[in-house]
Parts: sequence; C-alpha cells; structure tokens
Amino acid sequence: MFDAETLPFGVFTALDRPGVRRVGVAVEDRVLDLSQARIPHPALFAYGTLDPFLVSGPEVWDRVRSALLEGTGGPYLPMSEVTMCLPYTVADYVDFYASEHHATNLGRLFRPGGEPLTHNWRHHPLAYHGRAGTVVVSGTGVVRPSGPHLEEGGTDPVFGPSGRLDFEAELGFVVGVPSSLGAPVSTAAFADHVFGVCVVNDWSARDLQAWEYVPLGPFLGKSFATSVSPWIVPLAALADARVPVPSASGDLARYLREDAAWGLDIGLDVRLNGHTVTRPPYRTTHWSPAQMVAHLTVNGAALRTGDLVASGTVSGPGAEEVGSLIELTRGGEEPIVLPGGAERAWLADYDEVAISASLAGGRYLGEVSGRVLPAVG
Ligand SMILES: O=C(O)/C=C/C(=O)CC(=O)CC(=O)O
Ligand SMILES: [Ca+2]
Ligand SMILES: [Mg+2]
Repeated sequence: MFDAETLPFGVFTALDRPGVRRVGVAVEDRVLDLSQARIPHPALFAYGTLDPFLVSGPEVWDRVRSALLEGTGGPYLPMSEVTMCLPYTVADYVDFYASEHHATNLGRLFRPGGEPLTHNWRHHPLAYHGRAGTVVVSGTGVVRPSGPHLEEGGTDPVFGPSGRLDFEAELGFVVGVPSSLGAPVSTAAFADHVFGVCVVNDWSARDLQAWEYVPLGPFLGKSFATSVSPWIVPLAALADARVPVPSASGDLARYLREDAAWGLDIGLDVRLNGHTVTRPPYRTTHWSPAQMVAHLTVNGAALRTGDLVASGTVSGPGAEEVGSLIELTRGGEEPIVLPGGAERAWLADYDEVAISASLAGGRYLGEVSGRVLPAVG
C-alpha cells in the first residue's frame, strides 16, 4: 500500500462510471478522483490521461503535489474498486543497460570466451530503441512470442514459440516536458523534463534474442510486450532516496558529468507465482538516470512527452540480487526450485511474474505483474 506522502498518479476506471477513464492519485488504500477534486489546474485532469499534466512541467507538478500534501476533500474510491489503465501515451521506449552486474553476467552468457563487458560499456550508457506500442499496463496477459531461433545444437533456425521466456526487472523514467530537436539535454536539466518513476518488466525471449541480435540488436526477442506499473511516482517524492552512483567517480566525457550524480535507493522484489525469487537493488546501478537522458539526447535527438526511459535490468552483485531468470539459472543450466518443488529454467505458460519496488526504509513504490499466456497458433 502507498503511504500518504508518495502520492503517485495513475488512470483508472470504476463501476460508478463504467468505462470512463479518470486521473487519480493513490493515498494509502484509496484513490482520489482528480477529475472531481478541488485542486489547482483541474483542466489538466479532465481527459482520462496523464498527458496534459506530464507536459505542464515542474512548477505545475510541484503546485499540484503541494496541494495534495495539504490534503483535499475528495472524492475518494477504495483502491479495491478501481481498475488501472495505461496512464499516458507512451511515445518512445528506450531501454538502457546501466547495471554493470547485469551487463557482465549477460556478456558471459551470450558471448562466452570474450570480455564480459564490451569496451564501450564503461565510456557511456548503452541502450537500444524498444517498441512503445507494445508497452502494456500491469495485469495484461503476455502471449508467449514465436519467432526464428536455434534449437539446442542446431545451426539453422526453426520457427516456433520461444522456449526461453524470461523477465527483466527494471525501473522506468517517464518524460513529461519535451526537448527541442538539435538541443541536447544536460545532466543538470534532467528534472526539468522527467516527471517520475515506474516499475518495468522487459519480457525477453532469450532464444529469439540470441539468434537475431547480431549485428543490429534486440528485435522480436523483446518487442512483443513490456509491462509497466500503473502508478507513476513523482521524482519529488523520492528526494530523500537519492544515493551516489558508481559512475560518479569515473573519468567521463563532459556531457556525462553530473554535480553529485545520483541514483535511487530502491529495492525490487521479483515474485514468480507468489514466491520471491530475487531482490535486485537499484542503488548498485552504474549509470544514473540523468546520464541516461543526457546520452539519449547528446546527438540532438529530442525527448517527447510520454517517453519511457528504462534503466535496463537491475542486477546487484549477489546471486539472489539478479534481475532476470537467465542470470538466476545461469543460462537455464541450473533451474530454480520453487517452494512446493516446481522447477523453472525459463517461464512456463500461466506463470505469473510480479515485480514490486520499495525504498530502503520499506516505503512502497508500486508493482508490475503479468501472466504468461500460451503461444498463438
Ligand atoms: O548482452 C546482451 O547482448 C543483451 C543484454 C540484454 O538482454 C539486456 C537488455 O535488454 C538491456 C537491459 O535490460 O539491461
Ligand atoms: Ca531490458
Ligand atoms: Mg520489451
């Protein structure tokens, strides 16, 4: 349950007005209906999407948050009576690769015999462009993808359902204010553009990915679905959670330098069919959110309202801190055993993956979940 100060924003429907999308704020076990609340800038909340609020910028974000912190009379609905929707129009989705532990682990598994970290990794954040149109809200079923992939020992691909379906536990940063084409966004300007944080599961089909990713990067192996938590936690609610990032001590290109480069002391908890299987710590992530946005725009690429900038898989140094099954099971070689005895090298049909986030002190920041559905055809 969210506390009374986090005040995340989302979009919901409820049976008192069936099918009508409304903007809301979560306050403990209730949802404040912003389409009818007495708050500053009410017109921003009249359209059933966060888009107008996101674009309105930090001064408006702060004014609304201050009014909410002072308290408003309602109306409120019980959290148990609302259905959450994708809260904003996802513009572009970019997925970084900012965790050194994850990048090292995947390097060993995908490129055995080579250097685990590629030479470019330490010089700047690496990323690929994902598929915004298949970003789905928590609770949406994820159909097992099909595509070309190699079978064990084969040299030519077969076409069929992925046998190596995985999750990736990540944090997402949601862009509010766009930037101009041709004008890089400095690390100092991060908070002028980015509104808040959500939890992300970047579902990945490892067999499809391994076959296709050289030389252009992930495509079908990751584009079928990316799940996001429905409540966007404002950065303003996370000021006390800032921690230094490892990259702060490195010798960096000027555009990546950041006064007091900060990450967040957020812990993730990944549950498979209700059982915690790993607890990835975001605080160990090498590249900061501001460095990711500076890198994404350094060539002049513009930000758009609704851009989702994901951290990449969050993996800590410990064996039970990694953010994906491929790491937990060492490429599928060492299946995990769930309480009750079920083994998983990869996700099975009808498995449910839930990833929740909280601060070191326990403050809840949201959850993304999704169930695997059988392949079509
Ligand atoms: O090392 C690779 O070739 C692949 C890495 C990934 O699958 C990770 C990716 O999606 C980025 C991330 O989540 O860190
Ligand atoms: Ca990813
Ligand atoms: Mg994806």
